[in-house]
Amino acid sequence: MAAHTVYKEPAPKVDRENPLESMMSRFNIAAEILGLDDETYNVLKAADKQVIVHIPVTMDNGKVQVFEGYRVIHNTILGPSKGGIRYDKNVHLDEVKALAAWMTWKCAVVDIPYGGAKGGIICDPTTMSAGEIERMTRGYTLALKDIFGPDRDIPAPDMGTGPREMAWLMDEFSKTNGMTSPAVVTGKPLVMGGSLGRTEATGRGVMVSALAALKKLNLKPTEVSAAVQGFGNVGSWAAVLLHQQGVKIKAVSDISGAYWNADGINIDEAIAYKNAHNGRLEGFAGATPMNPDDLLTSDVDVLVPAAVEDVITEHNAHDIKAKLIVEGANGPTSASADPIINEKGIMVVPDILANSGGVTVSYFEWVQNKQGFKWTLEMVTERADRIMSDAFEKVYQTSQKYKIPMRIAAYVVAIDKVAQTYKYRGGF
Ligand SMILES: NC(=O)C1=CN([C@@H]2O[C@H](COP(=O)(O)OP(=O)(O)OC[C@H]3O[C@@H](n4cnc5c(N)ncnc54)[C@H](OP(=O)(O)O)[C@@H]3O)[C@@H](O)[C@H]2O)C=CC1
Ligand SMILES: O=C(O)CCC(=O)C(=O)O
Repeated sequence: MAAHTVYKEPAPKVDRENPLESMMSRFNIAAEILGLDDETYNVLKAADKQVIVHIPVTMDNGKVQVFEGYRVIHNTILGPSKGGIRYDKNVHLDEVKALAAWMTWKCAVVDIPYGGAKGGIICDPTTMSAGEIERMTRGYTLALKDIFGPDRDIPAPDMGTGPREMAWLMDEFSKTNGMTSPAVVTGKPLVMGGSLGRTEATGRGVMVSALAALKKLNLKPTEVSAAVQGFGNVGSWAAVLLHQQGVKIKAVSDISGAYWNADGINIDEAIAYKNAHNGRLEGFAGATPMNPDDLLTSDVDVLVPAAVEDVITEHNAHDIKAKLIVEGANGPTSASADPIINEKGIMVVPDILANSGGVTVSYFEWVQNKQGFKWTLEMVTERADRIMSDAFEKVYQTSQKYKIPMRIAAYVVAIDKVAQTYKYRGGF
């Protein structure tokens, strides 16, 4: 590639629906149920701000490559915007816009004082050195120094990023502003102001909401089986914690493939294997390789999609056998699959509820940074579990009240809170 061209690797042809359209179709249904007024509808359907940046990075071969990055602020009526940063070659603006809106709804569902944002850079971190990723992260931070801020917009990890990138972001922002600002970002390493419990928080929230849903379905964790798609931060922690509750995990997958064991996979062994093999499950002997597409329709009671968007579609929804879907990923189900899933009577704990444990503990991290005081792990987990259980019950009761699926009920809860706040604040 010639120097000074913008790195925009052509996305592989995948059967993906547009996540922004999927988000909007659910938003429209909930807005209608609520009788949302036109003014608030029009404000909420569009993102407040979208920033596109081009980041020149000197690569290890001495050539300069320019990466395209985004930060979308969907809404800030409830507080500073919050949301992760994704490094992936499939990142695109509509995806980031959908993810930013989902952050607004998610923070409202768990009732934490944040608006929604999301960021991303089109890149393939698996082919980049640590130095290249560091220079790209610092360049992205500098380009967005007027957007980020502890009371303005607070990033966090998402796919392809973790504590290491958050540390570089915090350092660059702090140096640029001449003061150490731990509260500008969450998901940091523990030694520099990260919170106990953040690493496992999203997977833990998935487990807590799965248990709450199983109770509604009169099923015991020790009597059910599950399949987990994605074995990164969210999927692996969800698998570990569900396994600890007695759920038999029959299938797991990552980008290398899917793996099945009808007697239950020893999840601790799978994690040890992944850690010893470059973060991949490929070659794991504790299960048999299966077609990755078949994982979603495998013979299990609980399905946990915890990888990417739009994996459950109108093409495979008919074949799903699970009674319960708990969405660890953002947007794993495209809107076209909703009617099929509802018709089949499958209970869905939607993304904006099921994976909100992550942002909840990010909020705790931010509070601790502002307090200059560290909470114990017990304080973090007890408070996060309570928030997740309360949010689940509120969404469940809303679904009963309006006789609507849990997904739409979650949007109703979120949009209602945001709309009511607009009513009190006024100003447009
Ligand atoms: N991290 C967090 O706190 C939160 C994350 N989320 C959402 O959860 C999802 C996963 O995020 P996170 O766990 O952080 O990301 P990670 O990057 O840690 O992990 C992603 C996992 O998905 C796997 N994967 C990617 N594509 C596929 C595929 N097509 N089929 C099967 N597996 C696949 C990856 O495999 P490999 O490693 O082999 O590439 C990896 O195991 C995303 O939708 C994210 O937005 C939501 C809330 C909070
Ligand atoms: O932890 C956070 O602040 C945001 C996590 C995130 O990006 C998400 O919930 O999708």
